[in-house]
Amino acid sequence: MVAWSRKDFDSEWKGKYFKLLHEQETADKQTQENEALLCKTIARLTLAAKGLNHQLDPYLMRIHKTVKSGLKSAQLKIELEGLTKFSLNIGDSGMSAFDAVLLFDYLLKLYSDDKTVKVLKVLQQKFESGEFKTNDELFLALVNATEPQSIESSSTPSGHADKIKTEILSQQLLLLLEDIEIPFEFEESTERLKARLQNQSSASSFKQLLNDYVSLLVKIKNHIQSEQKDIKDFLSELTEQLTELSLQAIGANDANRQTQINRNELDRFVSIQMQELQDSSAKATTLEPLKQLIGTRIELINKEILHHRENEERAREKTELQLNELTDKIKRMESESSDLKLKLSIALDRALRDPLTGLGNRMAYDNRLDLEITRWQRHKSPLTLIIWDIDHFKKINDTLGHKAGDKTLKIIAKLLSENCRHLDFLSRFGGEEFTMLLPETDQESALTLANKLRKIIEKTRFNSGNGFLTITLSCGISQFREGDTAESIFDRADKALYQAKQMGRNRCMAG
Ligand SMILES: Nc1nc2c(ncn2[C@@H]2O[C@H](COP(=O)(O)OP(=O)(O)OP(=O)(O)O)[C@@H](O)[C@H]2O)c(=O)[nH]1
Repeated sequence: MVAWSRKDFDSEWKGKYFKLLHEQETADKQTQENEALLCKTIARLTLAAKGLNHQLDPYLMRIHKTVKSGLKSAQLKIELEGLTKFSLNIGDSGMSAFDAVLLFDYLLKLYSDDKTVKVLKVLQQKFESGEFKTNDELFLALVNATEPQSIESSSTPSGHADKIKTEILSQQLLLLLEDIEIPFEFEESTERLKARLQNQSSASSFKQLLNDYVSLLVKIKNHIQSEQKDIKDFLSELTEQLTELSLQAIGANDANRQTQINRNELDRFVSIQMQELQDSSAKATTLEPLKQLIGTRIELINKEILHHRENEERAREKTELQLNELTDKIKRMESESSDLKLKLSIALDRALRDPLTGLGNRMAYDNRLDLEITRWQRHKSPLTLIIWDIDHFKKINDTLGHKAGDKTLKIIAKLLSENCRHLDFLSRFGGEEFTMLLPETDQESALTLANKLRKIIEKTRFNSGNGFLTITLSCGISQFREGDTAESIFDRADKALYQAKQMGRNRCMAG
């Protein structure tokens, strides 16, 4: 047994105490380091989030200030509570404050005149202080600030909003219809709907119009889906038939192989019998038993040949049947595939054609351009692009209506295509813009042709219903140069077109 002295006990206790003290100091240091790191991180986060939302910024800056000079828990708690409360309010206000900041930023960029900027800033402050109870109120105020005339022209306050909304919606719906490739079967109903969209006036009839619009879109979608299903079904049937055909062809091959085997067996049987006959004849001394032997052998051979013929006949019949079936199937498939080819070529034609003017569309232009560029690279004969744009076309739509605008587009497309060569490729690039690719034509000749076409259009008398109207075109022209791509030539011609517009329209510029 070891006896402990008082001294031993004291030094043991002291050792434990110092150890604990050291541990405590290390833990405190660690906490301070963690705290500093936490403050730094919060400070950085507040800086990073600054600017996302003007309303949040004051809260973020106060939090930043609180944590910058060390963690003051009580103060931080107050600031965080404020921030949480504000965030919850954002959720309640319909539009997020972040969205509203974007909306105001966008509008301030769009409307740069002093008066509108001033009004928009006042509205922004009102929004930030929560003065707008609903999004509708906010939107109405914004429309009032940016498009005051449209509000003034209506009679009652609620009528204002409805009229603006239906007008804006109608325009959007019309634009949407223009972007959709309408199947042939729906062209007429789409035209009727377009006319209704242009002429609709009251919000109540607009509801019905919207229903009809949606149901037309649904019908078009179902039609496209059912066309796709038809093709899918046909392809899967085709695959099945091809599998069956290949199985039958394997069967016919097997039957051929079996016939060959049977023939070989017969050959072998006959040659064995003949060999045996030869051997027996050589050994034979008397005629009678030899005669009998020959008789039996010949009978055997006959039987075998008969059996073989029967087998062959059966195999032939089977193969013939299979071949007939194969021929029928191939005939059926041929007619189905020519149906499909026709359907595909109609679909391809439709995909490349602009339904309004009947000209090639943008995709057709892209395809033809690729072809012409390849030809131009090979033969080096000149190739020129013209981009046509109808002047002030928006005015025609606005004053005479969309339908008259469409009619104008058709007439201009017809006049342009009738007055250029078959070799030239005219397409409707989009909206009121046409492109013309002129193979074997240099810039100078293209300019002469363009001016001729421009004058034809200028001299044409367009019937507006209330008299006659003069419509003019502007165009940009550019000839392909070494190193040109589809984009670079388009850019050059487009810049020339822009110049033509800047210089007063109704002119052709080469670039
Ligand atoms: N009717 C009708 N209008 C269309 C069609 N495609 C585009 N538009 C309209 O064409 C108009 C083009 O207007 P803008 O691009 O402002 O040009 P613009 O009025 O011709 O004026 P400039 O080109 O500067 O002379 C827009 O109002 C479009 O809505 C269409 O298929 N039919």
